[in-house]
Amino acid sequence: MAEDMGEGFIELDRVEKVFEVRKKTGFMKRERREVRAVDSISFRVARGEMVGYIGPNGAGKSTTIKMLTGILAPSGGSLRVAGIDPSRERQRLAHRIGVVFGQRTTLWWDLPLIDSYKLMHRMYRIPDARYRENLDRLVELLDLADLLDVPVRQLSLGQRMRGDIAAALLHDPDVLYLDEPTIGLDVISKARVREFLREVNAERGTTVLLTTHDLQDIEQLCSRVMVIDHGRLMYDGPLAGLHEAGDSERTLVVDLERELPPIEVPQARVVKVEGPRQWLAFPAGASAAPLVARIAAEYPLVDLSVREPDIEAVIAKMYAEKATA
Ligand SMILES: Nc1ncnc2c1ncn2[C@@H]1O[C@H](COP(=O)(O)OP(=O)(O)OP(=O)(O)O)[C@@H](O)[C@H]1O
Repeated sequence: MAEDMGEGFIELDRVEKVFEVRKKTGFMKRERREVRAVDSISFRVARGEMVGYIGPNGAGKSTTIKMLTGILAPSGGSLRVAGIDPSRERQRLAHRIGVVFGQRTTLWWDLPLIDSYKLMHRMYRIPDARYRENLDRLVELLDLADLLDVPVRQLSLGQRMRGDIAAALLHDPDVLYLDEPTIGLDVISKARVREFLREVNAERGTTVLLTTHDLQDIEQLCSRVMVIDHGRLMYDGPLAGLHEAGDSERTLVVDLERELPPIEVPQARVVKVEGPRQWLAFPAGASAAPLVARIAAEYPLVDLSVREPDIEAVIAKMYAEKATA
């Protein structure tokens, strides 16, 4: 079938979305302004790929996802998901895609978790045998057995997220859009969600498009990442390439016994001092060990931690360098 061809399971060709906003500029005066939320974006995602879609706030990520689900129609260009034009055939597409929004739930708040699944069983007209099979598998993989009778509002954030992910997969979608699926979760819940997503992708070949601010989500799940800013695609390639493009830095947070002048060590520079705490930036590619050893030998060290560069910082640096290039 043409729609299932490996190349381009999700296809965007010069897609645009322009919003018209009216702004009050004075008494009785309104100005019309255009916001180009998505500005001529083209990319292809092959079936079974797991791709990160990242960028700063307001970059156009949600707008892209909304067009991919058919909620919004593009102002220009064309897009296809599994051979379907999303905004024209939203109902047909709904059977092929699953969506998880980390900040909102698609579950019925006051009902026990299992009731949401029963409603979805009917809404998506999932054949009984397939529903049972999928439910059993998802309940086991996501460890939901003890939660099925609990009203959704009583679930913890991590439990609710697992419940939402199961809901998005009950009807066996070919494509899964995840919008911040690990936001607000503790380390263990994050690891669990990521492990599950890896399994679904490997076992079922589900194509995954993932929006996140957590670099580790991308590092652990996606071989490819796309960076969008001001509605434009700025980077499309492996995560390692993004680090190079951004020439990012890690941060060593050092707690000293007392307030001291900025620490002086080679290959690192103090970027912030707050009382006895100092922040040192050093190249992301370098090992922290010699730096730590040196500081421990020369300064009254109480505690320290290493912070990975977050995506915002990597992107910010990438743009700063582009601007001065
Ligand atoms: N319905 C709308 N009407 C007018 N402007 C909009 C509308 N939806 C989004 N925008 C604007 O389009 C731009 C892109 O927004 P979008 O929500 O896609 O960004 P985002 O990358 O998802 O950001 P975030 O990370 O904050 O969720 C922003 O400037 C936003 O203000």
